[in-house]
Amino acid sequence: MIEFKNISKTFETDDGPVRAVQNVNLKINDGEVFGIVGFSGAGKSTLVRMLNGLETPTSGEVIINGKKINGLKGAELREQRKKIGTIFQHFNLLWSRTVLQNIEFPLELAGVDKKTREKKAKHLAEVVGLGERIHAYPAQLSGGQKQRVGIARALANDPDILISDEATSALDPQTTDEVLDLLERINEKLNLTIVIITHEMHVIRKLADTVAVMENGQVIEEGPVAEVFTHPKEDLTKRFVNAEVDANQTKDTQSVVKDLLERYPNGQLIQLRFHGGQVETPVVGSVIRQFPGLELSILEGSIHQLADSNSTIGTLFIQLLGTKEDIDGAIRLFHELRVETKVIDHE
Ligand SMILES: Nc1ncnc2c1ncn2[C@@H]1O[C@H](COP(=O)(O)OP(=O)(O)OP(=O)(O)O)[C@@H](O)[C@H]1O
Repeated sequence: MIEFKNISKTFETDDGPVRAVQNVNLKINDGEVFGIVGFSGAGKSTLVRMLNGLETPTSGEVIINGKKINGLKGAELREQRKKIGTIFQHFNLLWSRTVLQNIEFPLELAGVDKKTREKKAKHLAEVVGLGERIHAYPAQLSGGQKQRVGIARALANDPDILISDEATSALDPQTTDEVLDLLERINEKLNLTIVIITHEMHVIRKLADTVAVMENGQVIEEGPVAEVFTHPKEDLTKRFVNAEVDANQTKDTQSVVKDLLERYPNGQLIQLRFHGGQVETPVVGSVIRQFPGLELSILEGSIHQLADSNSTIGTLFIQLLGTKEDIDGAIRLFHELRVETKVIDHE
């Protein structure tokens, strides 16, 4: 288990102190995929760099399997680092070395003999699906293949923990999904603990069991992914969840919306979003009953099923025609019923 106990990190800079991480308490269980999401500058990398000793906390303790690791030095620190593999956004490969030689590199540093490290690197190349490309150079590989090399290299020392620092941010959506699938397989097969830093909720949804949302150096929300997706508490979390759902919305919806905005210039178009059990609540019926003078048309609806759970997020586009008073009243009622309501204005 990884434990961050009241961890803070302040950088002293010419412009004054930067409180990059503030009083963070987190527990990450063995074999878990733990996602840390937040915008740039939230403190994600600084927090995770304290895991492999690349940063030392200003205060607090980092404990891995019961052992305090901040403060470790020399051979002990090197030994600890071997138990943690990291993959990076820009792959950090050695360009003058082949795929095989890149994967072998950490083993070389660890003093493993040539025959053993070659055998292991070949096996890892197979694991990540690059068995056919072991003699290629990084420049000859696609982004997804380069990241596969990065993953194989990170696994070379048989780590207990794999850190993924924005590892899919430079990849296109399909390649991202392929790399995430690979990480999922590795997590299952090797029972590795994976800590993923990302600004994309899609990555969290696809892979993580638990998520922590960071803002201004603090963890502002934390919990099982299905729970956080269906009942986001903080505004920032809602923004991340909504951005992810919006990204999944089809172009069709956009054209239906555009079409309706054109056809009903006087009506009010509204997007409703239902989280979890709300999907089954007769919210629309309540509004119709309370405002019988309103004409309510359902234009488009979708239900988004979250991976590994029965949780759902529903989106409904409706058109309200009626008096301004009734429309405002209906919007208030949606709010009261705790349905997220977005009024789509005519441009
Ligand atoms: N070595 C450093 N010296 C001074 N300030 C730093 C240092 N490293 C990080 N910071 C500052 O700490 C804050 C948190 O940075 P951090 O890189 O941890 O955020 P992040 O959430 O990982 O963002 P990004 O994804 O952009 O890296 C930022 O304000 C950053 O400028």
